[in-house]
Amino acid sequence: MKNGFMSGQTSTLIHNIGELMTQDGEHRVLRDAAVVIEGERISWIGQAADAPAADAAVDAEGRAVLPGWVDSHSHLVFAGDRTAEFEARMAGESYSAGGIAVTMGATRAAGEEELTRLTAERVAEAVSQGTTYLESKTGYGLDVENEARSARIAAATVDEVTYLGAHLVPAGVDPEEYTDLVCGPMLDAVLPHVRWADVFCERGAFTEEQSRRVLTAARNAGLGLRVHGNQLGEGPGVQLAVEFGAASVDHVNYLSEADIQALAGTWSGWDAASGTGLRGTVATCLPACDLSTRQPLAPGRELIDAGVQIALAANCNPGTSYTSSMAFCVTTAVLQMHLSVHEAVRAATYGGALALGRETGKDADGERAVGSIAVGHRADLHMLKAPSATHLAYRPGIPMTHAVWRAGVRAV
Ligand SMILES: N=CN[C@@H](CCC(=O)O)C(=O)O
Ligand SMILES: [Zn+2]
Repeated sequence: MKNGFMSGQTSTLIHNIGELMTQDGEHRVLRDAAVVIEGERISWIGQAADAPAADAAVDAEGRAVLPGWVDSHSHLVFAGDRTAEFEARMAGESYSAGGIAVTMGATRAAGEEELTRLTAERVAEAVSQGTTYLESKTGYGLDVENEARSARIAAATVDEVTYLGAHLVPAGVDPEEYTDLVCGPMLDAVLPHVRWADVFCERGAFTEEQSRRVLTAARNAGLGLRVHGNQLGEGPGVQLAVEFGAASVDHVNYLSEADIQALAGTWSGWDAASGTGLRGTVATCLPACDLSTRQPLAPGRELIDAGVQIALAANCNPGTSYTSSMAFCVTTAVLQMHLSVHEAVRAATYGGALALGRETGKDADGERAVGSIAVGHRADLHMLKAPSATHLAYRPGIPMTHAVWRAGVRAV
C-alpha cells in the first residue's frame, strides 16, 4: 500500500487550496486546505499540513475550491432559437408562454441525432463552467412521441430528468383533452426515463385545476413533484407546490406574504444548521431568467430570512434564459438579491441538491450526496481562477473556472 487508502482505487490529493468552501453540515470554510479524491468519492478533507499521501497530487496554488454547481432547473432538449423574440422583448414586448410553441416546432422537426448532439453540447457548456450535476426537463415535444423522445435523450445526457408535458397546450388542441393526455398516455410513455414531473402553472399555460390533475397523476405514478409557479404574476403555483409536498417551486417572482409563510412552514421540521429533519419545498430562484424577461428578481433575501431553503439555477432554455452560467446567477444573487457570497454559493450547490433530493446519500454507488464537500460525497469540485469565492461577485463577468472534477474525473 503506497498511500493511506485501502480500496485500491486511484487517489488524488488536491493541496494548497486557499479557500475550501465546503457547504457541508458544519458550513466550514477552510484556509490552506486539501481534499483527497478516491475513485468517484471524496475520501478526506482537512488542513493541507495534515494531508495523507496519494497516488497523484494537484497543487491548487492558493486557488479557491467549491462544490461543483448543482443546476436544478433547465430545459436543454430543444432545437432552434428565439433571438427575434428576445429582441422584441428588449424593445419593450413582455414575455408570454406562447413562445414555447416556436421551440416545439423546431424540436419536433429535428432528427434524434441532432437533438441528442445539441443537448450534449449544452451539457458540455455547463460543465466547462463548473456545473457538475444537472437536471433537465422535457417540454418542447408536447405530444406522446416527442415527449418520450425528449425524455430518452435527457436520460442519456443529464443526471436528473423531469417530465414537463404540462408546459403549454399546443395550438388547436382542447386544453382538457391535452391535460388528459399529459396525465395518461404521455405520462406512461415517459415514465421509464424520468424521476420528476413539473407543471407550468401560470396564466397562458395551465390553470390551477389542470395543474392539480397533472400533479395528482404524477404523484400516483411515483414521481417526485416540482412546479413552475408565480413567474408572471401572483397565482396558485406556490400554494399548490406546498399542498402537494413538491420538492421545489421555481421562479417565485411574485409572492404574497402568505406564499412566503406557506413555504417557510414546510421547513418547520428541518434543522438548517445540521441539514437534517423533514425536507420542505425549496424555492428555486432563476435570476438570469428574471433579467432576460425583465421580471422583478425573486425575493431570495426575504425567503432566506423567513426560513425558506432556496436554490439558484440557470434555467437554460431558448425562451427566457439562454445561459448555463451558474456563476452569473451567483454574481446576480450577491449584487442584486442581497445574498452573501456564502449564501449564494450555497444556494447554487447544496440548495440545488436539496431541490433534487440529493443532498444526502448512502456513500454507495449511485447514492452519493452532491452539492457539498464532505467525506463520502461525490467528488464534484470546482476550482476557481481566484483565491476566494468572493471573486465571483467582485469580478463580475470574468470567467472564473480553472478546473472541474465530476464524480472524481477531471472534466476541465
Ligand atoms: N416558464 C416556463 N418555462 C420556461 C420557459 C419556456 C420558454 O419560453 O421556452 C422557463 O422556465 O422560463
Ligand atoms: Zn423552466
